[in-house]
Amino acid sequence: MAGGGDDELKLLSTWFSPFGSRVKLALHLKGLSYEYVEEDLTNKTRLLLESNSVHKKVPVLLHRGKALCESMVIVDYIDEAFAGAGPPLLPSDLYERAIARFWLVEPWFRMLDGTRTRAEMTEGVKQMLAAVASLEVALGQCSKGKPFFGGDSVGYVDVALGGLLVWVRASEALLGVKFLDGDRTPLLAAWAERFASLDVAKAALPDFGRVIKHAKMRRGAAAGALAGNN
Ligand SMILES: N[C@@H](CCC(=O)N[C@@H](CS)C(=O)NCC(=O)O)C(=O)O
Repeated sequence: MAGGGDDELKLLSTWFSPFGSRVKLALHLKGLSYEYVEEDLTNKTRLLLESNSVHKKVPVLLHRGKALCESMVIVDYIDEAFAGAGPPLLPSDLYERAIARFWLVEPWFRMLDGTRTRAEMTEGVKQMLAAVASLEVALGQCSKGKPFFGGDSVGYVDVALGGLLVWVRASEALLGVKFLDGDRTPLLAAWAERFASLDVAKAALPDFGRVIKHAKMRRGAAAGALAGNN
């Protein structure tokens, strides 16, 4: 594994963060070793507050002590800074690169566990179903019939969406709605199965059962806060 020494890498994240999962995926795909610091978002470390003083959010990647924030900015950086390690995530062709980035302008997958009213939930589900329909088109266009958005191997869009996969599955289970459906979005449904079975996904993504428990707890806390406001 690369990393360590001059390439010292430290990741500040929290176990359930889908954005942190993106960075973990990129680090694992490049075969980079890194120090992991688990953040408690209710009691953030001084290092996190200082490293991401604008948003104070995880993930933050420190490379030789310099802080990088925003998951996809970090993934981009890892791809370029460690170009020699592992397969490239972004295509070398400029046009193809632009297409991959285009698909990530929208924050496709909404986290629905924080929705408080039925109307909010119904609207969220509607938006998610529209989003996955667009992503089905994206997958056809990016993969050109190959297994991943990146073609034969996992690329930038795969990392961006793959990082959110366990949360999408958790939303499906909690809401009783199938977003990645074999009939409506056959390409995406097959992609999700393929992605989840990769060793990097197993290493970088959070445990489904633990995410479900965490989401239920957050939902309970949100409902409690709402009741307290009434
Ligand atoms: N757009 C950011 C989103 C990061 C984000 O929302 N992180 C959450 C955890 S999943 C966080 O740190 N929340 C703490 C807070 O909002 O105080 C990214 O892609 O990195």
